[in-house]
Amino acid sequence: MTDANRILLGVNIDHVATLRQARGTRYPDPLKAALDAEEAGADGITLHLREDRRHIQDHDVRRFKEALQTRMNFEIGVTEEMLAFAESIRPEHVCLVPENRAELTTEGGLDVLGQEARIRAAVERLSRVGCEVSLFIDADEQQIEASRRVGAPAIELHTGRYAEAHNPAEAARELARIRDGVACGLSHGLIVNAGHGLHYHNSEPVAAIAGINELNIGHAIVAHALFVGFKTAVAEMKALIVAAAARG
Ligand SMILES: CC(=O)[C@@H](O)[C@H](O)COP(=O)(O)O
Ligand SMILES: NCC(=O)COP(=O)(O)O
Repeated sequence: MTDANRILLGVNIDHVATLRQARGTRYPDPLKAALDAEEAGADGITLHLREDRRHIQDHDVRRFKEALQTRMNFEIGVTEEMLAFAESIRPEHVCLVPENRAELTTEGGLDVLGQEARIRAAVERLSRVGCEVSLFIDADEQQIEASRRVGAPAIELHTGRYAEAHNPAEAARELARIRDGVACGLSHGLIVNAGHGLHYHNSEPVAAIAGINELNIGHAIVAHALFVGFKTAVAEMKALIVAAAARG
């Protein structure tokens, strides 16, 4: 297999914490899920500390930093509180995401183009403490170019519109947009990841896009794990995307 068809899986464990927070218990432990995910082949662990702390909590992030065997991809909004917290943790990767307290889930990509100075300052701060910064953006040429201009080494393309497509034609259009976004990102020398809403039935076409580095997948894996266990759920997803990438 060449590098062009190698793909990594980042497992997002936020929704293990959602179940815990629903009752204010100490279980299920998202760290246990993360360690199981790593054993089952996850290449990294993603967690999103939302401003409203609806799932992941500050103490989770500290424990993850101590215990993870792979690497942490820490998702945060671009606020002073979050940037200062990330600087204190120094995760291997920080992904800057848009955040709206009222949203059910992350609705779109970060508007890098509309706030270049602010994002550039955030990228500089986090890079200074050794984090590799990615920007969670829509597969839009202008946003990709702005991401390069602000100095981010990586982008993560939001796959939500593809995942939520209402019919095959819409899915094909959204997939083409992601494919073009990957090509555009690579042409600018960026590392290109993707994620959001990916599932066992829709991840393969994204994994098959040449040059894509990593898929971050959470909700679907946590949901499937309820029935098959966490390690099996992760191993199944990993096998699916690795095979799709190898087929190309
Ligand atoms: C940025 C992203 O896509 C994930 O972190 C996702 O947001 C996690 O799930 P929720 O949006 O449900 O918090
Ligand atoms: N950045 C996307 C992510 O981490 C996982 O999103 P989802 O699979 O929970 O929708």
